[in-house]
Amino acid sequence: MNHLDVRDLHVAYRTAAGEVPAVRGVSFGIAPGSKLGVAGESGCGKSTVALALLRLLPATARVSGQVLLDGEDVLGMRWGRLRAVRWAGASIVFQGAMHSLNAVHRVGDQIAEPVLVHGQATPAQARRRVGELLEQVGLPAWRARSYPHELSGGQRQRAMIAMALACRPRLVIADEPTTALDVMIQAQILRLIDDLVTGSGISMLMISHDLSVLADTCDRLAVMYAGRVVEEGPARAVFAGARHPYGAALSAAFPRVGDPASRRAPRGLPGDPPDPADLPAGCAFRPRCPQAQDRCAEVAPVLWPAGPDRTAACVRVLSAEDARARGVPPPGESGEGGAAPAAAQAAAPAERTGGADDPGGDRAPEPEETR
Ligand SMILES: Nc1ncnc2c1ncn2[C@@H]1O[C@H](COP(=O)(O)OP(=O)(O)OP(=O)(O)O)[C@@H](O)[C@H]1O
Repeated sequence: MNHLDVRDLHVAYRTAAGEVPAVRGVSFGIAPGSKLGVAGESGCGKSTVALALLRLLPATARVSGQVLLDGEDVLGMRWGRLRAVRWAGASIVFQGAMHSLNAVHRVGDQIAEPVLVHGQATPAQARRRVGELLEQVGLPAWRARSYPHELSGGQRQRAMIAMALACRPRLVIADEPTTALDVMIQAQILRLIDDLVTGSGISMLMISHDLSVLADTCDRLAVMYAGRVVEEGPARAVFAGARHPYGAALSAAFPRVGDPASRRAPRGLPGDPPDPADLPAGCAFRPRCPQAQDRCAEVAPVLWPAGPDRTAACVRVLSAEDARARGVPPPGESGEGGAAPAAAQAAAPAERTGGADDPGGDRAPEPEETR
């Protein structure tokens, strides 16, 4: 059984201007001890998914679907049970630790708090546990007596990670855990997370706009666009050869983690994501897609098989026969032309072995290549 199963999650925010459908039918699973990365540009709904998992959304959010943590539905839980699940069942590391840590309390007291609230230790045991946790995240135990402003950005993020691990959760959610940090510190924090989680049995959901960071850290990747998962599969394979044109554009925009020069100036993605309250008909990526076909205006794609253990929500992954079987117009039957034949996509080698070091090969053509 998966540690986490998210099924058909929908979240809409009520605003003065109407409802904003931020998450539109997201499903994914995380196996025990494995790491799923969720990537996508700002506004695609990543944080909304993270917050929904522990019911931390504002009261203006309308949520439906299922969030099963070890088979138990978080969305239907009573408050008492939910309080027990937060921190101990699943915990979150947010970006910008300065805003998550309380400025007027010592770091050690803040790390100890969830342990004490959950009755996992006496105050003396909690103090010892805080010292161990700080050392685990690479900080000296005496830092427990420091206030957040006495720590650097990287140290504060380490303290947040210690806090997230304090109650020995089964799932850690990390929402852009390194975004506010400089490149060198980012790499250290990612390595730390990797070391702490790998082999510990803890499952992880890591969110980032940066596909290359996730490809380096996670086992699997889900790419989100306009409130939906548009591609899912093994992390390195998705990064090296995305099946969805958005996944391909995103991996081209964020070069490899090990290439600091290129990462200081990532190539932007052309165009802007759509307004969630005013989505185009058919595929939401169509207006920006270099490989859009006429049928993309007619069909709202869902996640279709796109190779072994992979799915993508793009009509191009369907062979003509598959398309017909699923009620999707095959290429050429909507009067369009010039696009890559779907059959060619279906015949592409399904799995890459070169990983992130080998970005060529069967990668779907990037926007620059197709213009
Ligand atoms: N409280 C809110 N009220 C109304 N709309 C909201 C609220 N929070 C988020 N949204 C909208 O929901 C959509 C998804 O936002 P969300 O923050 O989940 O995206 P994201 O991918 O995490 O972006 P970022 O990387 O910038 O955090 C956006 O259009 C955003 O403007």
